[in-house]
Amino acid sequence: MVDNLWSLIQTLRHTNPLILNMTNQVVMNTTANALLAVGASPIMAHEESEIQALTTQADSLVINIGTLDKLLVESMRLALQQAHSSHKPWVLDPVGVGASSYRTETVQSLLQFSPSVIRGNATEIRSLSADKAVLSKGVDSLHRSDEALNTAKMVSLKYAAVVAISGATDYIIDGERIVRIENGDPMMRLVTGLGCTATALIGAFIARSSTVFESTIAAVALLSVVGELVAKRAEGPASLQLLIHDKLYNITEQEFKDHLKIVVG
Ligand SMILES: Nc1ncnc2c1ncn2[C@@H]1O[C@H](COP(=O)(O)OP(=O)(O)O)[C@@H](O)[C@H]1O
Ligand SMILES: Cc1ncsc1CCOP(=O)(O)O
Repeated sequence: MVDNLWSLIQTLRHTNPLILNMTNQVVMNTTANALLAVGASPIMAHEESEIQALTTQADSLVINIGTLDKLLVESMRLALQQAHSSHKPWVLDPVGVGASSYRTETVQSLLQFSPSVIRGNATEIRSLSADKAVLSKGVDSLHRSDEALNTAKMVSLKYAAVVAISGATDYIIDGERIVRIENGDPMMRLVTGLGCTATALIGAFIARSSTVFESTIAAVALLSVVGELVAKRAEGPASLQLLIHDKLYNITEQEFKDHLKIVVG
């Protein structure tokens, strides 16, 4: 498993897939830089009149509702109709779902286009369950990641999607299969958009890979190992952000394999 994950990281570095990001205004710059650092080619766009041309060119799509509005949602629908009919992989980040009924209704409508992967923090994943109201606090998590496991499994089976729950422990779920990653650093919570970065990296890893589950594990593992490695040297959240970008770019096989704490099953 660990060898395979490193090989996916290496492949991404050399294949330069084009990732179309329809994402929020907070993280556009940082996620574009993270994608470049791992070898992908990002484009951030949302205008309806160009979205079909860009979807045609892209190897995968990242759909993130962090700062949604009606025009953006219309463009997302157009792109996803096309991605769905041409079997293009795409990842959904339901940022802040549950915090407003508009977010919840939008996410439910986007889920109909069959995401390959859904990634969120525990509160966001719990909020995907239609049959229970979940206490929310904006874009932050109020729950431990293990508290979202039941919903994640249900959502994974219902939409035939891989689900990633982020937090102190990261989980990646594919129906009955489950992987746990115990890396990262608590300071990562103080950098806005690192969850969105995880989602964008998933978009890059699934772009040209036939194994969505392993690709999602590779993306989550890479970011959490990188965060853990550089947190020791960070003076605070701002330098942590910069150090993460550098380490995404130059992490070695030895560093990755020596630090990854992964449990399968
Ligand atoms: N308390 C923590 N301890 C260790 N790593 C963490 C912690 N919280 C978050 N992380 C790391 O930060 C990444 C982003 O997670 P998270 O902060 O939950 O996303 P979001 O921004 O969507 O809320 C995780 O995948 C994990 O690697
Ligand atoms: C603060 C904020 N507000 C709307 S989107 C956003 C960024 C959220 O990023 P993440 O979900 O990765 O913390």
